[in-house]
Amino acid sequence: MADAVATYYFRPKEGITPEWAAKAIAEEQTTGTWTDVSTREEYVHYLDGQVGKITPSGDGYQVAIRYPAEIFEIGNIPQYLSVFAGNLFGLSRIAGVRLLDVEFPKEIIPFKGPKFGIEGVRKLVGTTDRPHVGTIIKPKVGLNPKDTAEVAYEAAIGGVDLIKDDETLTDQKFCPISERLPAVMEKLDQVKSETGRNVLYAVNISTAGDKILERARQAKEMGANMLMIDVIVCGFDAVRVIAEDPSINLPLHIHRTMHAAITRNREHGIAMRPFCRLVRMLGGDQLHTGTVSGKMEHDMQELIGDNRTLTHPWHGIKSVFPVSSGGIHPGGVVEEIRVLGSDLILQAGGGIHGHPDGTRAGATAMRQAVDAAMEEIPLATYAEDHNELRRALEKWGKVKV
Ligand SMILES: O=C(COP(=O)(O)O)[C@H](O)[C@H](O)COP(=O)(O)O
Ligand SMILES: [Mg+2]
Repeated sequence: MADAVATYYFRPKEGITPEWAAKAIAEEQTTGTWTDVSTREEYVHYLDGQVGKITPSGDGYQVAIRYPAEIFEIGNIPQYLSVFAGNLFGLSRIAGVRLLDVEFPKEIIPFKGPKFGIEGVRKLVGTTDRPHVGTIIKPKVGLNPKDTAEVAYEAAIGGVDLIKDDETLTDQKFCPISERLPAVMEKLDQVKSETGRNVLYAVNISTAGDKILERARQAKEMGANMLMIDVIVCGFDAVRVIAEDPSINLPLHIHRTMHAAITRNREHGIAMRPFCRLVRMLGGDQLHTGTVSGKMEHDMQELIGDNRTLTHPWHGIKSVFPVSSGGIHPGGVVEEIRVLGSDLILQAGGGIHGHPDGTRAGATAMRQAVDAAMEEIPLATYAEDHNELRRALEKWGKVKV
């Protein structure tokens, strides 16, 4: 069996050599501990972690640690995470350590991956190569089901391909799924009959571990055409549970609320890359990875690599649609596509519902910005005879989000 290889950045505390630190990580995560133990029998050593070449990187070092495939319980994602990303973060003689990437050998990926992937989602929506435009209903919480559905209608008629709940909206009393979902789907059916366009609605089924599958099944019965999961707070395995259930068979939109507590610090934590790989193997069809122009901080090179991790061939597993979200508006669309390419979902909440002429115009302006980018026409030129785009640029053209 092939080994798994995890790459870390680390910075030892003063007086600690990089060799000591790397060995401490490899031992803590495999067969060792802080001191010699008489119980570490000879036959156990085939599970030892192997420390690769240590190279200087920024204020610290980078190292690849090889974990023997036999150390993993195949298919047990919590256990995988405890190996790659467990106790090591707390070792007091290491000032900072960040898991950058993991090479997963095919042998430890017993999962089927996305059912739809980019191709499958494009087929549902009826597109070939342009980026999709999505919206998050705003305000995040508070609207009743009827108004939520009305906003969804306006956005869909205006041109979005995808509507989604926000991460904190689940099944609260003010907007229960049992009322919200049928109301939104009815409006999307209306849009279909009026325009022929199929618009997806990612209803947020995030909930407790013992309830999420039931919630997904109920959503399917109520007519859902996409489901949304907050992957970090629900746990990675929640994606697998829903993706593998034969009765569901719906594309999965994966939000990553809370990720920045783990991913943002360049010296400590876990980069987005391993999360991209996990979501892809576990069956997410679209995943938030960050923006070029938006409101959340990102390292551009990491973001470009993360999106490639979702879209490039990998172990024969379908691709995942990367989602740019957070502070997106029509003025940033060209830059997003220039840097990240067109296999992309551009998702705007404030950047659609905050349009001076309302949600419908906001959605149209986003689509016009995408069209301008695809036709390689400068936004300002395109805006001259596209009123919705012009109005959006007047409001946000010079805004730094
Ligand atoms: O609510 C929003 C966006 O709202 P708005 O468009 O109004 O900023 C999303 O939760 C963030 O985009 C998170 O996305 P990411 O995980 O990609 O940072
Ligand atoms: Mg949100």
